[in-house]
Amino acid sequence: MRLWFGSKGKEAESETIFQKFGGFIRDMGIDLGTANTLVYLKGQGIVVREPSVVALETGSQEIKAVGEEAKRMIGRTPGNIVAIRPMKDGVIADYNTTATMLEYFIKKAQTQRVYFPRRPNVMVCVPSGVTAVEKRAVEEATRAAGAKEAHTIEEPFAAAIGAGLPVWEPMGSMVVDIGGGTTEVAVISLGGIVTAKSLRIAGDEMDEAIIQYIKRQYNLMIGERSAENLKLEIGSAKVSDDEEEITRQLRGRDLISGLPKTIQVTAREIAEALNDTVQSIIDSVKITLEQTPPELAADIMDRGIVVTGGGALLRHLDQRLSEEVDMPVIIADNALDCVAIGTGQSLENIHLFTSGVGISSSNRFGRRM
Ligand SMILES: Nc1ncnc2c1ncn2[C@@H]1O[C@H](COP(=O)(O)OP(=O)(O)OP(=O)(O)O)[C@@H](O)[C@H]1O
Repeated sequence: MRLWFGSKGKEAESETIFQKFGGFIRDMGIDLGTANTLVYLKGQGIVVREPSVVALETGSQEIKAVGEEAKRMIGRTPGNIVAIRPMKDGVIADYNTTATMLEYFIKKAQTQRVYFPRRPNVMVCVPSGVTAVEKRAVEEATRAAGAKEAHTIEEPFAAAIGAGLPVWEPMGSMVVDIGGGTTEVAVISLGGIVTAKSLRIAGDEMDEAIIQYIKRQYNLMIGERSAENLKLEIGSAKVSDDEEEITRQLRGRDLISGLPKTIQVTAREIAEALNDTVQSIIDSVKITLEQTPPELAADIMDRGIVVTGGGALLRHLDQRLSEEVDMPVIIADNALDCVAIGTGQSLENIHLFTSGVGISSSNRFGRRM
């Protein structure tokens, strides 16, 4: 925003003052993810990055902790406190807790600026396969959390913007965003989604597959956090004998004796555990490619498939996907941040969006805009 004082010098001076105080900028982009929530502020980038977890007291429903602190409590809480993840499969599973969590993250982001409007305009991403009701719930929760205007953008479109793909050009770009709850596959051209597939299979499903594998093979019960850590440390998208060498110790509860027990697992075993989930993701890419018009498919063959989201960081995922679809595959820089960056930047360029490209908005009275 510019203030005009009648001379160019004054205008420049006022701009500097505004820049110093962060400017009258009321735009905020939020990647409200199943696993993590990221907040992007115009001109500042990502200012909040925390797990989408809330710790509640069971009786009073009083919030005890949000984000990082609450995640540390998962599986370790006393009987009267539960750590919950209010988002499931990319959509709101618990409305009130989501609104409270959003309010906490919005307030936290606001403290990053000297001046920030009390009621910002917020753009939040939603999976491409959500229903109108699920989308409205996100907009309402965002306004309940303090937003003046709430807009939603489809996640793969935001991921493509954040990964720097030429979304406005008459050229096919394919993005695969593998998050915690959903995998979004989309082909984008001329500012619109041409074909898309939203799969409720992603990182959480991989963790669950590891838990089930360890239970089956070793009669050992492990928690969600141990499974996720194992995936992050030695998980792989390719089952290969070379992975026999990589091992990790794992602690859990023996299902027969009921006592704590430590075992050793190899990366090959974890790759086997993840195999079906990885295959489902690859199959959804293949189906989307089959539905893509030939001209756009040719562009994708030339330029490759771009993968974003935390799941993109699974070892050898690019290699396996590339071998199966016979095309180049590129893991985006800052894969975990692409959706948040694209969500924030789309609010800056909202004038470029025409209706029907996956943006929907409502104001503080809940009226559609
Ligand atoms: N190095 C890694 N290897 C494998 N998986 C990873 C890695 N780093 C993060 N992940 C996984 O990525 C997922 C989180 O990714 P991300 O933050 O993109 O999801 P989200 O936006 O919260 O979820 P969604 O988009 O489904 O709502 C988690 O399941 C996490 O375990």
